[in-house]
Amino acid sequence: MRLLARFLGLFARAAGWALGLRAVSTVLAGLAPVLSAWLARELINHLIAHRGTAAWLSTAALAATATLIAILQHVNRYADQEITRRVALRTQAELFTALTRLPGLAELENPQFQDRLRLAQQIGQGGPQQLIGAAFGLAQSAVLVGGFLVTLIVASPVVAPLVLLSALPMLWAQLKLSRQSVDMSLRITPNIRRQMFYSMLLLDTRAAKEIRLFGLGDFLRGRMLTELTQAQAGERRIDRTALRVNGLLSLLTGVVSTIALIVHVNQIAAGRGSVGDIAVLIAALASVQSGLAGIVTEIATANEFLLLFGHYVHVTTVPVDTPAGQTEELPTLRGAIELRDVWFRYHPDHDWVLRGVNLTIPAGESLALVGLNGAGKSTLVKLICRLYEPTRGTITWDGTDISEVDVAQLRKRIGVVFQDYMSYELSAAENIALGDLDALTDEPRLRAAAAEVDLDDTITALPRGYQTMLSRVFEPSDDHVAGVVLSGGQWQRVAIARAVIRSSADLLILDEPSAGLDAAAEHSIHESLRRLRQGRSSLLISHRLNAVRQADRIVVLDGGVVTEQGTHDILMAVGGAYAALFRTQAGGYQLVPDTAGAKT
Ligand SMILES: Nc1ncnc2c1ncn2[C@@H]1O[C@H](COP(=O)(O)OP(=O)(O)OP(=O)(O)O)[C@@H](O)[C@H]1O
Repeated sequence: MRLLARFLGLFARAAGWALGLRAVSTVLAGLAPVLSAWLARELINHLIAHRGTAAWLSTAALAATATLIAILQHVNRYADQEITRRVALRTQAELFTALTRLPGLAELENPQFQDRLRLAQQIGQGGPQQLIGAAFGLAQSAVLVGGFLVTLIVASPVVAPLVLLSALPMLWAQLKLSRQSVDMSLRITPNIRRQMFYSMLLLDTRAAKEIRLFGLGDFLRGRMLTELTQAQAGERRIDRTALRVNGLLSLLTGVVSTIALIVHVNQIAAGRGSVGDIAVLIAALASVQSGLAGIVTEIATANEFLLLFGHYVHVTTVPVDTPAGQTEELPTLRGAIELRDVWFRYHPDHDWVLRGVNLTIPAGESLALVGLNGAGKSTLVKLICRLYEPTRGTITWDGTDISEVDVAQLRKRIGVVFQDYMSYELSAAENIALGDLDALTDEPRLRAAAAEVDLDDTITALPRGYQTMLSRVFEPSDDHVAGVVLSGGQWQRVAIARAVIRSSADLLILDEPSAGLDAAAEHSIHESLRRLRQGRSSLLISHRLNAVRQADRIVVLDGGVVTEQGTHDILMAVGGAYAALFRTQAGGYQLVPDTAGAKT
């Protein structure tokens, strides 16, 4: 009942006057057939009694009622569409508010949460239409049944209760079917999500190259259709059960109707009741039975929808995966960021990634983090940004545990280029300004950020400069100038400009910022980064040790712990893992004599 109240509240807030309109027209639509039946009775009786004027009047009233019924259908359809639109808008707004309120990644990476999310989205998609149909169909059926039930009781006090009782097994069966249907929806959701994944992959322009080159089209299409077939098999099972159950219930209704008709016909044959009464009685019986069947079906549909709404409530009220912390502004970093005995694993079933990391990032120092693939470097960055919480240990910002700091305040202080940075199908200006939305219309700031990474000339030369769309799939709404796709290295610079424009940031984190750059570009980017990092707290992750050597301090992460740290010279003198890595890399660049003795 609490769920129902919450649900009705959502509908009332979202749809307002459209619901009122639908309610009025539903009551009228429910009453109109009752009125028609009585008018038909009057007409037949007037005709038999040869009362001409009265018969004409009844005919006119019947015609007016039929017209009203026709108009009401259109009014109902319009009101339904309006309610659907409004509820869809509201539910999408609530769902995505809840999703953007989730500060961490843990819940988003949870498959069960994703399954529930998909079901919750149905509330805003086909759901409202179904439910409005069910709710108003229920009201209409109730009015219809109410109107004819009196007639039926007057006509046959024995048959009326029989007809009513026959609705009970229907109700039980339909409620059971609706629960089975929702359970099945949850079971096939992983198939549907995978089917959506394959279909989106086949549409994705970034995936298109590999799909074509490796000839993956048929393979992925086959997988997509397999998932769809499996999902449909689940739906088919439920539909077949429904077919069997509903068939049996119709048989029961038929038996009750036959008994009722025999009783009525016998009564009329025995001279009890007029000929006009036969029409009313047959109409009453048919209407009460179909009305009751309607009520039962609508209750079951509403029940199914409410069960789905449970998933919606779960998603919109899921507790945040990162504690809220205090909301006061986080002061500029003056001392250091410190990691103390930080342990982390992504899931209790997984192995530890970090096994007691101790690390200090002093304010104003440029720090470089190196380690083999999978050592946990990016994971450490994600913990500093509070995208995950350490399983054990603490991270402090000038002595304050960051888990006690408001996430948004903490992130204001960080500019970051993730290893898997985003390329947004938006304009060049927007792509940079996403780092600080205040700069969205501030072209000088955008240009300054782009200039820091030698990108200003490139963007200025684009067909519409900073307003050029960085996408071939979308184009700006105001003109039809084709968008542009940047090269990998240019996109990387855009990502760095996005981090750089964040003027509130004290800490600049760069996770493999030059991986996609050519040698000249890498050199120039690292020159820019060196400028940018001077006097600024920064954390650079890179496998290019030549870029790392200028850092104030180099930290080596291995086996989930910090194994070495110091300047390049100190680490080279120590001759540990860093020195070995550096020599291996440097060896690859040595000039070696070729067989003819010439230098190559
Ligand atoms: N979201 C995640 N869920 C589960 N495991 C993850 C996730 N992200 C990373 N891992 C695992 O954590 C370990 C460390 O990954 P991480 O990306 O931090 O390494 P890295 O040092 O940055 O590696 P690379 O140099 O290759 O970028 C890896 O074994 C990886 O499989």
